[in-house]
Amino acid sequence: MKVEELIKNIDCLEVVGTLNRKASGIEFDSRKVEKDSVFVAQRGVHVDGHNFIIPAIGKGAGTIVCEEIPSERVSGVTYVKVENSNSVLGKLASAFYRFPSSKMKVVGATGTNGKTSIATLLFKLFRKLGYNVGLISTISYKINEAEETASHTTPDALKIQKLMTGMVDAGCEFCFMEVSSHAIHQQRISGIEFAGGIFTNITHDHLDYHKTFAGYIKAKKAFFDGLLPNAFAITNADDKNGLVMLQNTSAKKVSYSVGRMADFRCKVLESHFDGMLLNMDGHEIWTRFVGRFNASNLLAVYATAISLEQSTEEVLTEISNLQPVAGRFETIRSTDGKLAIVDYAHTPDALKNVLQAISEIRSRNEQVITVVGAGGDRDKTKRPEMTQEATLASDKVILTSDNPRTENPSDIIKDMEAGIEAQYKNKVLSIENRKEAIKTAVMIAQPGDIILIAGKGHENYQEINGVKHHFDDKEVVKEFFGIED
Ligand SMILES: CC(=O)N[C@H]1[C@@H](OP(=O)(O)OP(=O)(O)OC[C@H]2O[C@@H](n3ccc(=O)[nH]c3=O)[C@H](O)[C@@H]2O)O[C@H](CO)[C@@H](O)[C@@H]1O[C@H](C)C(=O)N[C@@H](C)C(=O)N[C@H](CCC(=O)O)C(=O)O
Ligand SMILES: Nc1ncnc2c1ncn2[C@@H]1O[C@H](COP(=O)(O)OP(=O)(O)OP(=O)(O)O)[C@@H](O)[C@H]1O
Ligand SMILES: N[C@H](CCC[C@H](N)C(=O)O)C(=O)O
Ligand SMILES: [Mg+2]
Repeated sequence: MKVEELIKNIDCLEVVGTLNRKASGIEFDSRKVEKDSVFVAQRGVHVDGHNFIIPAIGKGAGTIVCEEIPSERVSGVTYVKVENSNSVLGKLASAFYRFPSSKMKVVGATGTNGKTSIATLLFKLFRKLGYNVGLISTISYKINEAEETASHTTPDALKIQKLMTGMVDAGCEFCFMEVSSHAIHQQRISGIEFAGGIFTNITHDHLDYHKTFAGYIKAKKAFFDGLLPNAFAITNADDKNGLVMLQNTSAKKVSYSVGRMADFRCKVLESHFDGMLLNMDGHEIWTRFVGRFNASNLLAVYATAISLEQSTEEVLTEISNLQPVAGRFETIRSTDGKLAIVDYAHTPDALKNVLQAISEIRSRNEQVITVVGAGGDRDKTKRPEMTQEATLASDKVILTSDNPRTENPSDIIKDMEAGIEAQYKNKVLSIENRKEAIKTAVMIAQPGDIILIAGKGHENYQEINGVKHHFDDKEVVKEFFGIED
């Protein structure tokens, strides 16, 4: 492709050099540049990509897209000045791959919790309905059954466009993706034509990055502000900020609620550890999911499928056949009747919801033992709040490590201990080693008791000091339950 053709898709402030030259590919990392690449210099969180223009040229970049053209230029190189490199990267990548998102229906899910659940369930549902489908999620990137472990919940713009090209080539008519707040803020989703967006909820997380809750809301809302009039915007009317999210969107507004007035409604009729009976939009269905929050997720899935013009009857039948998502309220029972629940709850609100779901189902004489930690190098202010939620709704809490990353694990636990209220002191233990913590929970538990192992869900590693070691909550609990895989 010629640079001239690519550049037509963006607003340029200034061009120095010829546009009549080859663009062999787009790169934003100088280390990956090849001959005739277009290098897009981005201002990052840690370093400024403009510092890598010379190394990029050294590796063969013929065209430099940047927010500031360097005063010392290399002859024979084309410089294109743009206002915002982040936004331009996605548009160039989309044009380079010939606009894959316009060749299928792409639906993005955003919110603090529930994105993976909803995107994965939509993927599974549409596969069952007979379509070729793509998925971009925290767990994996999928094109039908081909699967790649995910590096990010929402990867960089270049990777997204490459994935979408693969989806189009495989005949996908739909792509369901998670849209993280980081991705919206860094414009990783620029260049994607969305058919629809879904908002789940917004509660405390990621304040290390967004600084304030208002900043976090603003980032999420920008996704809906950017939807086109022919798209749909589905929001959770049960969330305080659900309607705010859609205030300025030009997309068709759709709301859903568990129990209240909304375009799509559902009611929980019965709850058990192996599933719920729901009234979904006037129809009774049995599902294998647990908890009001999952009723909300399933309703969002239903509302999306109907907005994508699928048949109500088929959708309801397939929803009732759907299996839980990996690491989301996964239950394991020991032969002597202890119940372990492995769940990805890593925010105060997620813990609150999962524990509430447990308390609605358990009988009075069963104890709830919660094993929980918090990730290192991430929002520290959520740590004591997570402890508060855990102690409020559990009979015993074992504070432990999640992914300490580069932080000292005992410092993270200290931050969590700050959330122990005086009356709950006796129910809390701190055991830094996660395996030991799970072992202790299994030892303390009596037949019938419930052990919630929260925070890591599907993750099969524990990152300590920047190194990922194999660790799988499900595997560990099975080992202590004496269950062979
Ligand atoms: C904080 C954050 O989001 N950082 C992301 C960001 O990196 P950065 O801004 O630090 O990049 P940088 O190192 O400053 O580099 C700036 C620029 O210089 C370029 N560079 C750099 C070095 C070099 O030698 N040559 C070169 O060209 C880089 O390619 C980049 O374009 O851009 C990178 C490329 O897209 C991302 O990989 C990186 O994600 C990091 C690894 C990360 O951990 N992100 C997490 C927080 C994240 O995004 N999480 C959300 C999930 C949240 C949720 O689930 O709710 C996600 O979507 O996964
Ligand atoms: N709708 C919901 N409301 C509140 N909590 C939820 C909801 N759905 C799931 N959860 C809780 O949040 C956890 C994470 O769910 P999920 O992985 O679907 O969220 P996510 O938004 O993809 O998270 P991440 O930001 O890490 O990608 C679940 O294990 C459960 O504890
Ligand atoms: N997407 C979430 C993942 C958190 C998972 C938890 N296990 C941790 O490591 O903190 C985040 O980036 O905050
Ligand atoms: Mg996710």
